[in-house]
Amino acid sequence: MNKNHTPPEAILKIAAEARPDRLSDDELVEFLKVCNEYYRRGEPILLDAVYDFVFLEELRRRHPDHPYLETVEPEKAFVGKTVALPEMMLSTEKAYSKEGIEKWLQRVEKAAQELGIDFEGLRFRATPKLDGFAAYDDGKMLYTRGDGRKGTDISRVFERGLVVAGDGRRGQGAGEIVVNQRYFATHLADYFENARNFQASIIKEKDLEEHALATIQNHAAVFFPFAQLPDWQGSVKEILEQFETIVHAVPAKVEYDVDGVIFEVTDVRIRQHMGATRHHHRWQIAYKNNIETAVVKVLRVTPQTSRSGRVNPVAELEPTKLSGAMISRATAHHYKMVKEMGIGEDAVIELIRSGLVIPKIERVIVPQPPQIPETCPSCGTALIWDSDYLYCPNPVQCPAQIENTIEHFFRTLGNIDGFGEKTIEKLHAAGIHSVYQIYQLDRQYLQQLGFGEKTSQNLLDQLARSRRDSIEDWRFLGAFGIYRMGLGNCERLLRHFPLLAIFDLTLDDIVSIEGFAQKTGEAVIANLAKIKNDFMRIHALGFNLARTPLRSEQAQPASPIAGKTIVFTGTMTHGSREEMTREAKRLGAKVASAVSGKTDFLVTGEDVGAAKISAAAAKGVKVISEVEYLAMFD
Ligand SMILES: NC(=O)c1ccc[n+]([C@@H]2O[C@H](COP(=O)([O-])OP(=O)(O)OC[C@H]3O[C@@H](n4cnc5c(N)ncnc54)[C@H](O)[C@@H]3O)[C@@H](O)[C@H]2O)c1
Ligand SMILES: [Zn+2]
Repeated sequence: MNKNHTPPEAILKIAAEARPDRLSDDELVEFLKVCNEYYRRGEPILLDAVYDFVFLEELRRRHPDHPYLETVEPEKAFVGKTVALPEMMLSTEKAYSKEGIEKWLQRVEKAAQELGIDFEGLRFRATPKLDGFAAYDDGKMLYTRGDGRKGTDISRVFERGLVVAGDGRRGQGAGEIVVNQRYFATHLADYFENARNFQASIIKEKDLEEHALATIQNHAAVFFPFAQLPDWQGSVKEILEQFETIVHAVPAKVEYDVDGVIFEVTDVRIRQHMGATRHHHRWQIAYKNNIETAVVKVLRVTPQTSRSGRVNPVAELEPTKLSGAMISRATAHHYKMVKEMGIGEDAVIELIRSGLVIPKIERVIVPQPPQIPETCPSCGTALIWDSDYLYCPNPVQCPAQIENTIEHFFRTLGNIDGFGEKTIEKLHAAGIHSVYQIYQLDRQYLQQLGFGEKTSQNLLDQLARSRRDSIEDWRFLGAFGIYRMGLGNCERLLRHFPLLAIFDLTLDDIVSIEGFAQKTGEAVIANLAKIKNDFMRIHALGFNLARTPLRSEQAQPASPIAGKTIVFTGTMTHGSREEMTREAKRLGAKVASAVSGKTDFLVTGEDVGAAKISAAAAKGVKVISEVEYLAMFD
């Protein structure tokens, strides 16, 4: 079986950044499609809540009528005759909170009012939301859900002996093919990566796998019609009062994988009145949990020195399944946490996966004595504490810090892949300890270091290409891994100042930009100074940098102060000084605390001395009153 399903780097990167606003429409839809494909294989890249409420929501916000939002996301296709479904099999609307369910109940209430039906007296049904393979049984044939209107005939699974759960009758409409959880864990986990792989294999046209056949014959895999599901029933009042109990108790009613609870109105008149969108029935909603947790045992905690010298505790765990993925490592926030919470060998912890793939340790259930390293695992230097963190104070010689810095550079450039961990380790062992030195390498030297002829040429080609291919200047800056200068901040900074000018900025210049506070500003200045020489040498190698357009150059008719530098002085009446500063920054201006030659406007409130005004005027600064300033926006 193909075990190598890792999604492409670019996809993982989009997932990790969780910034759908940075994607074009096409990129966004493509990303959603890829996520759906992995999800259907049983190897989700994202949590469902992130898929639904971060990425899908962005598409909904941009294009409420986008066709992707109106399609039932496809399952893997199977061979078979295409047939029209006797009734539509749609997706479901989702809610991730009680409030979401309350809003839906309000819509039901409105429908009840319109029909003159007593809302309080309505009955609701809550069933486990089976996480299997959706199908429809009309009594003669079994169909896949397909696009919700047409499906594929997969009646063969009944011929193979699949039974109908509950009363065993055929022809009960929609349901799911599911496999007993415990049976899967004990009999199938060695042969199938996940339940979805298994479901696919029993539906497959040819070559039925022997373990799959045995599962069908042991009735451990079944077709479960929704009509036969055990349920909870009650009124709106009971839903609201017993909400927590219902959403915990209902999934536990079955021994199959469940990914939520389905709430629906039972009254047929209301169902007909509410109807459906192209995507879901309005009389039904799925409640899903957006946090997934697991309780696991720690095998050991390993210290790892990062590029900044911070030594991070990485917990290696008994492999555990968490929202579809096998997890074998997790990060503790810092060593103080390891020490205080007792994250040692054999400790039992609670893991929370609340977004992306790598989970964090949130709670220790059974603590064990922790091991706190005294020396750097990479260079052996005695470690020092700085607030909650342990640091290796040896940036110049510590292999881990040097290698991780180099790796970060190439990983961030993102246009070359020959300089991974192994290559860099080898280069560093041979005395190469900076990105600059790497660009000085030649073929002969590489071969002396033990790289083969072909590998050497490939590495050199890649280095040449990294300079030739166009790359955004903010990404290039971000590659230096400057503390407090992630890609977002790099881009923001370069929207206001050209790349080479950033080394001469004052604190005032930096905090005048939206998103930079005093503390960040100080760190940025100190750290830019530290890397300046290294940066200039590498920059001089000649990269093909695409310049970030400056705010001041962009046509922004909506804001008369975009790109301008403003100083406020005196007491303002329109709002507090902070409020006006924030507002001006939002409108694209820089706000400085004192007048300089770069200032465009000095905005004067009440009680401003004449000397201050004439000094500004002498520098060529336009002095305007608060009223005149506000008039610019009319
Ligand atoms: N994590 C990811 O990357 C990712 C990617 C794609 C989709 N998804 C998830 O899948 C969702 C869309 O997929 P979908 O439309 O197949 O599934 P869904 O979650 O909308 O579920 C709809 C289906 O639930 C089934 N169902 C199960 N139990 C039921 C019950 N008791 N009563 C009624 N119906 C029941 C029905 O077959 C119905 O077709 C997304 O909203 C998202 O949450 C996640
Ligand atoms: Zn070290």
